[in-house]
Amino acid sequence: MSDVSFHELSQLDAEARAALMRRSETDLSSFIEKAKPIIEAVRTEGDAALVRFARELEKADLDESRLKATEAEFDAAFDLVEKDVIDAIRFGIDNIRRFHEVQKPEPMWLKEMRPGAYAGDRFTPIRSVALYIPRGKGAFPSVTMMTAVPAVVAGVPDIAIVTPPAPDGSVDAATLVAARLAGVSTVYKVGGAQAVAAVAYGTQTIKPALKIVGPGSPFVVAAKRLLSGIIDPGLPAGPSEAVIFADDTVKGGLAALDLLVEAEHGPDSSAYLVTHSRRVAEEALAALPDHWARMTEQRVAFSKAVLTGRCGGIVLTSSIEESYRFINDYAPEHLEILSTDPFAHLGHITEAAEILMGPYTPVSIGNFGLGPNAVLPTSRWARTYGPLSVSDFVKRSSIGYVTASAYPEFAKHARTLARYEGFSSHEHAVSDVRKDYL
Ligand SMILES: NC(=O)c1ccc[n+]([C@@H]2O[C@H](COP(=O)([O-])OP(=O)(O)OC[C@H]3O[C@@H](n4cnc5c(N)ncnc54)[C@H](O)[C@@H]3O)[C@@H](O)[C@H]2O)c1
Ligand SMILES: N[C@H](CO)Cc1c[nH]c[nH+]1
Ligand SMILES: [Zn+2]
Repeated sequence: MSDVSFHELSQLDAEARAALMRRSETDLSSFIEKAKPIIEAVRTEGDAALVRFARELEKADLDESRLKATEAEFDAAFDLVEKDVIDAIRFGIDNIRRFHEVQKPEPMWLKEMRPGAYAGDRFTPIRSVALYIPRGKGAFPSVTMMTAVPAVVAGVPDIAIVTPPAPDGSVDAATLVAARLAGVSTVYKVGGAQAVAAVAYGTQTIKPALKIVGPGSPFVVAAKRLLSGIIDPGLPAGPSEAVIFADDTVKGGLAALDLLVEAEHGPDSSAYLVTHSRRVAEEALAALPDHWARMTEQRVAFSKAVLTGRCGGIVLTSSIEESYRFINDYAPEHLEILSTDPFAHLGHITEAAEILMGPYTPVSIGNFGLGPNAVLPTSRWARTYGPLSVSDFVKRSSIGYVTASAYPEFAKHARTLARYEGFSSHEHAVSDVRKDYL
């Protein structure tokens, strides 16, 4: 327990403070080097490379004919998955759908900019999207719900899931259930960098997609970065991370309980408790062993690695303002505001992808289907990106319509700027030459 990293912010110099911003994906170079030959093999060999990597990396003995999940596998999944799990998936999908339907933009808007001149936006679904569902350190039907529902709500006609196979060549059964209940029927058994390459280039079995979304390990993040010229890699969603912010109105044991939520994802996760209350910090530290005693061996090992390592622990600040500054600087994927009056703090936090308010909204509730999307930008990308949303599955075209009566004024100003910029055809198109052809 005493090994848990405890950072008293006022005691740290600038370099040590900057080090607290680090995530496991901050340095991707080793993953990039590992992903490069995988991508090249998929590009040149297609399915044969996918089968080989399934064997080498997932210990899964698949042949080309089994890379795509069959209808029979979908049907069997409904018998394999417990009824309460199916109920939880239905409940989550229902909330996530309601949330994302509100987000869906109107197909088109037009505004009269000047009398007789109209401009607006039109939204149309992206034609094909791949959803990456991780399966290294857990099974993720919830990520299936979070990625598939907004894609379906947006109206994407061609949606395919890619997810690593288990050693017996199967797809996680609850992932198949979630896919079907959300409205997705294509699931390919391929994960890691090879999955990103497969949907970027296409293979004999796998159709290429225009975009890939969904979180993944640093191998997946590295492959998305390498292939960003071929496929739209979506928002950067890597290893899970959370900041639990607590003021002095809550028990430290509660903060410790929630600190472990994202810390248990894997040794590559990041998780901090940030508080200006020494009491909360010390209670949290003291409570961790009791919480660990209730967890599985693997999740204890993962969360201990995080909380005793360079990407996790307890941060004791000298004031609530310093806590706000730290959080805004850190820009977490998930932020919990543990306080009896969470709304008092909300206005001070601007850099966080998801903000969960008060003692009854732990990260688990957001992860498993309150409604907002739990696929979120990591590694400080919350400073420029938001959560996955319907907008990620549509593209926007702007629409302009100038009538004859509005034309002369626009043409006059366009001619002037065309001349200034030195574009003669631009100028002619809005000059008297045009009149000859109208
Ligand atoms: N940001 C989010 O919204 C969000 C949501 C859920 C999960 N996550 C995160 O996603 C990540 C999922 O990672 P994961 O590991 O569980 O599953 P994953 O499917 O992303 O990665 C595992 C795959 O990586 C490949 N791989 C593993 N070792 C390799 C090696 N040595 N060389 C080449 N390829 C290798 C294999 O194909 C393996 O199947 C976790 O870090 C989790 O925290 C993030
Ligand atoms: N915490 C993840 C997003 O960072 C989502 C998730 C799914 N299952 C468990 N957690
Ligand atoms: Zn989680």
